[in-house]
Amino acid sequence: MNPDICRERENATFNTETLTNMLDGSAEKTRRRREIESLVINDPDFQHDDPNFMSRSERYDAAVKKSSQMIMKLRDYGISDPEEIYFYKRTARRTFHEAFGLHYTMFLPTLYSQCTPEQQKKWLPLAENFKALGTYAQTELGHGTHIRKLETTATYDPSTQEFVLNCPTVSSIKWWPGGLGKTSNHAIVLAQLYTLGKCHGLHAFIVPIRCMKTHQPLPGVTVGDIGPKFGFEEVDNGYLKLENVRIPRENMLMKYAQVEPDGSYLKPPSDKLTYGTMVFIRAMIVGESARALSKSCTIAIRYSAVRHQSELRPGEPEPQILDYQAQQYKLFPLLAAAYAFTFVGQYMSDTYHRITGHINQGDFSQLPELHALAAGLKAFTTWTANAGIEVCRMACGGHGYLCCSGLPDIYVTFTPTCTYEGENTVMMLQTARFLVKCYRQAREGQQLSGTVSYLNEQQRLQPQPVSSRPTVVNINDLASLVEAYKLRAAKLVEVAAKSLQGELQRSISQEDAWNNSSIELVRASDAHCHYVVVELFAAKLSEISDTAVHSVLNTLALLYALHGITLNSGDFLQLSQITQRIKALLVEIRPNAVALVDSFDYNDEMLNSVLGRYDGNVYESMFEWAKRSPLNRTEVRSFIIFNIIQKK
Ligand SMILES: CC/C=C\C/C=C\C/C=C\C/C=C\CCCCC(=O)SCCNC(=O)CCNC(=O)[C@H](O)C(C)(C)COP(=O)(O)OP(=O)(O)OC[C@H]1O[C@@H](n2cnc3c(N)ncnc32)[C@H](O)[C@@H]1OP(=O)(O)O
Ligand SMILES: Cc1cc2nc3c(=O)[nH]c(=O)nc-3n(C[C@H](O)[C@H](O)[C@H](O)COP(=O)(O)OP(=O)(O)OC[C@H]3O[C@@H](n4cnc5c(N)ncnc54)[C@H](O)[C@@H]3O)c2cc1C
Repeated sequence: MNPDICRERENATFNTETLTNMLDGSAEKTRRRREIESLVINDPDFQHDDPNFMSRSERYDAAVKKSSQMIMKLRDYGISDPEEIYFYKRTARRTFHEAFGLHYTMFLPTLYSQCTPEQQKKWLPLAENFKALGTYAQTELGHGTHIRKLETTATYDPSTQEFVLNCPTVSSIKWWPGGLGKTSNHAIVLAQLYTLGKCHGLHAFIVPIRCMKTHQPLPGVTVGDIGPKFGFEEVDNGYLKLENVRIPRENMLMKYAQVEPDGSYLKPPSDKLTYGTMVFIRAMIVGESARALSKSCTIAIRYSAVRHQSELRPGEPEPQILDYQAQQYKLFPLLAAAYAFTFVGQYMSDTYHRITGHINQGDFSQLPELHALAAGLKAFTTWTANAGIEVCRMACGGHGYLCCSGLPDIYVTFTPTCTYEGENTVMMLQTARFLVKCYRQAREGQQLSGTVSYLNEQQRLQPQPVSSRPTVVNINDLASLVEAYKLRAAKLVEVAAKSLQGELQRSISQEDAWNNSSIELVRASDAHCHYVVVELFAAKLSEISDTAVHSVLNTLALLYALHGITLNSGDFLQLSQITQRIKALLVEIRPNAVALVDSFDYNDEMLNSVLGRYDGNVYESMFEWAKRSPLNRTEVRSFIIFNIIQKK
């Protein structure tokens, strides 16, 4: 064990196991999670070479083999709890996505949430036994964001009681769905529904695309892989062109909307219920932001504890780079954000399941807030985590740029979360739409609830415009900082609403007024989400009984809130002593930095990083890894070329 990393662990002021148990929910949950992870770690079937040493085709084949092995092994172990399946898979996946990813994350959830009981009876056994292997095909070459303008059509033929699916133009070709290119034999296809000559908008259809026996594309189906990407190399994101493909009427997902045999259309209680799967994934992505950022912090902070470089004081030995204030200022606010997002991810998942429970009982009243919250937190946390992963990579110097550091793979796998499942700017504008509506309701005296109730509060406190009120902050008191974030959010929502109002008074259209206020609208949503994150971090602290853990997390929460103020100082009164206080917090966190990342409890296999190894033996591992590179399988390559050059 590297002596530096040993010393770091000896200097910690809290018990990492206590914090790990808190993050898992209990000591028993930690034990069970580790037990499941060890099933993968000790399984020779999952000991394979680094995918970075493979070609794209080899990576895809290996991913399909791994997905298949996981299915069989989970069955053999009798593991069926979704959370335990997730622990097993994320250990086996390491940093990468799996070939059957879309089947689990979108195809199955859509069947669960949008099929009638009769449809579930038919499709769930097929899908749960992987006979029907599916994806979620919504995006087209011409449209990803603006789904009301998707062009694929599903036209009902009452004479045969079938839908005829068509991609009428090149821009209507389905493009991007994960697992579509080579893996899936079915797809949930989002298409404009036409019946009895009338268009009823976007609806979901189960479309067979490959023969379940031969896996050959079915008649009228053109399907394939869209080619190499920035990352996701083991996933066959694909294209799908449908030409007069007929499916039975019963293949339209009819839990909410129906087409009768004669073609008559029965509309849903809300036309946004078709969008439900997207809300689910957005809510889940918040937790993914926490995991990607916490893994990156684990790697960068452990490496910074064993890396010695330069000279702090002349004549002294080279210090650990973690002792540089600049290195701490890079990494510790990100460590604080990783903990904040871990708590927000738990809150988002709980809130999603609570509200969808009400929706399943027919109460749709909280759907607007769920959509706004999932959209905003997905954008806020992925933007922060995306940038943070890059800071962690660069904080590791040249070795961070090596694939064996794990950081490039974490980055290229995570970065599309800022785009897919709702492009982040578009999502922030969706949240802003909800905030402006709530602001107007508060102005009219309506009582708000949930995460926007502060808009009432600000109205009651002082009738004068919120934006004119000074922000007074006690920088050592988290509650005071939460109030500052609340006031900032209220201010920026008011600024956005007033910008809209001002635009409208110039008698331009609502749409142009909206577009001309987009900057204020996005900033209002960002401030709202930032307040929600700070508030939830503070609320979590009140649940922690262990004083040592409470103290170290309180320090992190203070750092997160104060650092956020310096990043947005224009919105707060710039408090000169904040920087000094931040420096003091960095010093306070320093002895606990490694223990704090240890508490995330990532085993080396899942971390997949020679820089972030638990034992800190970095250099030896880097050299062993490099020697396994395919280019080193022969001592001399391109000898012929050298020969030609030497002969000249
Ligand atoms: C088991 C899983 C476990 C773990 C998984 C964990 C993490 C996942 C990790 C990886 C996932 C793997 C792969 C994912 C791959 C990505 C897959 C995809 O990308 S699928 C395609 C995603 N596409 C989109 O997200 C499209 C984005 N665009 C839209 O959603 C819409 O076009 C829009 C921007 C919201 C606009 O819609 P529309 O034009 O209809 O609406 P308006 O803006 O006019 O507003 C009207 C009205 O509707 C309300 N509203 C809009 N959307 C929703 C919604 N989804 N739910 C509820 N309400 C909605 C909006 O608020 C307005 O309300 P109003 O103000 O009028 O009251
Ligand atoms: C790795 C990956 C996996 C994917 N998997 C799937 C999948 O499985 N299934 C699927 O259906 N799709 C999938 N997608 C597609 C994804 O959902 C879309 O790319 C995403 O919704 C963004 O849409 P777009 O590509 O059309 O971007 P665009 O909307 O064209 O975005 C381009 C720019 O336009 C801006 N813009 C667009 N609209 C507005 C607006 N109203 N106001 C202000 N600015 C605006 C955006 O902010 C952005 O800056 C995947 C994409 C990726 C990268």
